[in-house]
Amino acid sequence: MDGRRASRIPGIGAGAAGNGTAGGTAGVKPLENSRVANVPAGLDRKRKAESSSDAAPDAKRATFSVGPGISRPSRSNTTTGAAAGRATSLQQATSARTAPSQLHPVSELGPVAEETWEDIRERTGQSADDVLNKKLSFPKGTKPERKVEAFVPMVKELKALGRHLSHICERQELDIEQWKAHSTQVTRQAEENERQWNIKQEEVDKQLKQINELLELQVQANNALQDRLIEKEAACVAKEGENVAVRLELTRANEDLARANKSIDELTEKIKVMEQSAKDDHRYMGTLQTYNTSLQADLTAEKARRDELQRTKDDLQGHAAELGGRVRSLEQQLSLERDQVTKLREERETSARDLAVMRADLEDMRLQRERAKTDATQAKEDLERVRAAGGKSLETLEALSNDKATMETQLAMQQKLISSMREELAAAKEGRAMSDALAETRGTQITELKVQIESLQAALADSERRVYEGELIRRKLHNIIQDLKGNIRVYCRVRPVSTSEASDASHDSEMALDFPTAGDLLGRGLSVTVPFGQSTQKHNFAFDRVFSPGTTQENIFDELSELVQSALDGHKVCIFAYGQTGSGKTFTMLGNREQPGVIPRAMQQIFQSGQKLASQGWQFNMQASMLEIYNEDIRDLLSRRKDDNKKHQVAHDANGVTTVNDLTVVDVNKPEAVEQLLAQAMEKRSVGFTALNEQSSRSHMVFTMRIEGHNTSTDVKVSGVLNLIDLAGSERVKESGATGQRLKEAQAINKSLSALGDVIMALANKQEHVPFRNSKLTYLLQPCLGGDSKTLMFLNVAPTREFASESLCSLRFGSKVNACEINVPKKNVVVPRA
Ligand SMILES: Nc1ncnc2c1ncn2[C@@H]1O[C@H](COP(=O)(O)OP(=O)(O)OP(=O)(O)O)[C@@H](O)[C@H]1O
Repeated sequence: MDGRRASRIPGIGAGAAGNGTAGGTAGVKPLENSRVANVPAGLDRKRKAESSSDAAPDAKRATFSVGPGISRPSRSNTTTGAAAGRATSLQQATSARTAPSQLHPVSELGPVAEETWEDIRERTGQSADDVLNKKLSFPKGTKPERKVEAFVPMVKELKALGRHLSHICERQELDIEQWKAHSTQVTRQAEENERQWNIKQEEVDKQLKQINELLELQVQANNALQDRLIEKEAACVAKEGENVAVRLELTRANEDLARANKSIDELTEKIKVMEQSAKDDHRYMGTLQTYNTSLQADLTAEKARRDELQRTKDDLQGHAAELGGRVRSLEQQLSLERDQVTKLREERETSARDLAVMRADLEDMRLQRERAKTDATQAKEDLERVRAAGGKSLETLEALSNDKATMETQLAMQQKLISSMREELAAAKEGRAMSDALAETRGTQITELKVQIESLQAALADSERRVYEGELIRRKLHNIIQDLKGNIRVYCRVRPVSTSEASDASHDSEMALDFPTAGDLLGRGLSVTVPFGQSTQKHNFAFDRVFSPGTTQENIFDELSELVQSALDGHKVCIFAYGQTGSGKTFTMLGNREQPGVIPRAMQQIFQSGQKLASQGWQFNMQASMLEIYNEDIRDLLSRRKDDNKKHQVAHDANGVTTVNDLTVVDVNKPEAVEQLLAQAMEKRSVGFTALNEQSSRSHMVFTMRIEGHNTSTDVKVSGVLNLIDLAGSERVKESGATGQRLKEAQAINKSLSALGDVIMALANKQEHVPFRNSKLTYLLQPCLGGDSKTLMFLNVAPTREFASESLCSLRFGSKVNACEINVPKKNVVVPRA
């Protein structure tokens, strides 16, 4: 720091360092002469002499400024008092030692120019020491004048040396003075410089402090900036990440947008089409409204057509049966022909094999004949040779003749055999040609028959397809009419007479129900005959469908599969079974393992359709719950807890969505899972023996399946509900002979069913107040009866006279229900906004 500070002050460092560099001009001169200047002070004589000889060049320099020997006197005149004093004392000392010189008057030397020390030294070659130490010795008796004379040059030399030394002293003193003055000046200057330097130092210190403070602040600011920079960098990295994510998002969004745009275009197209179709529908609705009657007529015509088609179907089925018979007989014939062809083929193959054998035999014979011929020729030649030789014996000749004869006989036999074989071969060939021709004819016949069968099968399939299409059209029209009417659909199902009814004499197993066999009411009407006093009375009814006792579970489900399907399309669907105890409600809704009912079949259909719709981008989420209303209490049938005494309450929201609190809801994804749930629920359901049914349901059971569908490609969402309800049977307490718990159950059942009746009456009569809250059952069914759901009631009826009056009640109730108008069913679909 000092060094730094020193270096900043001009001239100071240079002087202190004694380098004699620029800025130190004032200090250079005295330093150059310092050795000379210091020498005279305090030195003894000997030293003085040494220094004078050493200082000779310096002395020369000193005299250079003065001028050799000329100005000496004047210089002595200007000598300061001190110098003069010292010169005087030297002179005195010299004169004391050289007292004899005083014998010569000064005047003797005065006017003569005195020789300088340099001249003497040059002339004599003596050094100052030589001069100072010179001793004169005189022989005894030397005259004083001689001695004085001898002393004179010595005195001159000493004087010259004294002057020289005085000059040097003077000069050095002068230099010292100058040096001192200069030193003072330099000191002053240095002090001034130091003062200024101190001031500057202070200023610099101040500035330095400020700078330090500023620096400190700057460092802090820098640190803060550094921190912020790190933060910013981190933020930048994060932003970069976000940017990438956002870019990705953007790309995805762009893709989505493109897709959405495409979908929008498609939707716009669809909307246009839908608008057009809505317009058409509107027109169609108008037309439908206007031509409702004509539709009815159409329906009648359709029914007639259906009947016609049914007849055609029957005919076709008959024809098909006939054709089947023909086909079977043709097939039998065909198989016979085939057998024959096979036999012929076998025969042909056998004869071919025989032919080959015969050919081989023939070849053998030919070879034998050739050999025989060769032998005969040989024999002939031998004979000729013998004859030629003339000397052969007659015996040999004879033997040879015999051989020839034998051979000729053999040849003849073989030729005979060959010709017979040839005949056989020709016959076999003929037979093969005939069998080939026959096989060809049969093949042509078979092909013709096949073509006939195929055309007959195609005709049959076409007829079946037409019958099926006609059926579909009929169902669709029926559904449209139902939706337009907004009525609760009623399907009446009559169960068969049970074996116990038929066999047990205590039962009146006579049929009390009739079904029309033709006309408008075919499949829709039925009549019940009830005792009326001494006679009977017949009551006719018509419903949306009437199923006679022979109708299978499959037929039943076929009729309502479209309704089930609409739950997948986003509708609320409610199907419930109503009827007297033992009339077949549980059988219809649940069925058994061999004959599954509506609930298992509906589940099967929903899952199958869900799977089919998956290929169009649909994903379904299904949840099931099951409850029973027993003695006006709701019980959770899927709860795993044995003693589940929770109080469950029904609630409906503004959208008509019904919820029951604390109810177990299970995600289901396959029909087997539902089957398991049903089995579990059935174990829990309140069932008991009654006089009218061994396994009588003592509660109303409600199976609910919520279906949430999402089309991932169009983002359309649907939300459907399927309620499948098996009501407890209405019964006449008196007749059922119920007591105790059974009586209590029966009363609760009848009370809730009568509340259902009241609600139906109020709806049918379009009353302002509908008493839904009068029972748990009616409150639970409120959205199905008074809302916008598609509702179907199975009216289960027992067939025999024994239950005729009960059946009449049920049928009357069914008619009332059929007359009830509910809101037009609404689809719960959420279509993404354009
Ligand atoms: N269509 C049918 N075909 C054959 N059997 C039937 C049919 N309908 C009902 N059954 C039989 O009749 C009996 C009574 O039927 P089910 O238990 O279904 O009557 P329910 O109306 O449910 O009676 P409850 O109200 O007492 O529960 C059962 O044994 C059942 O198998």
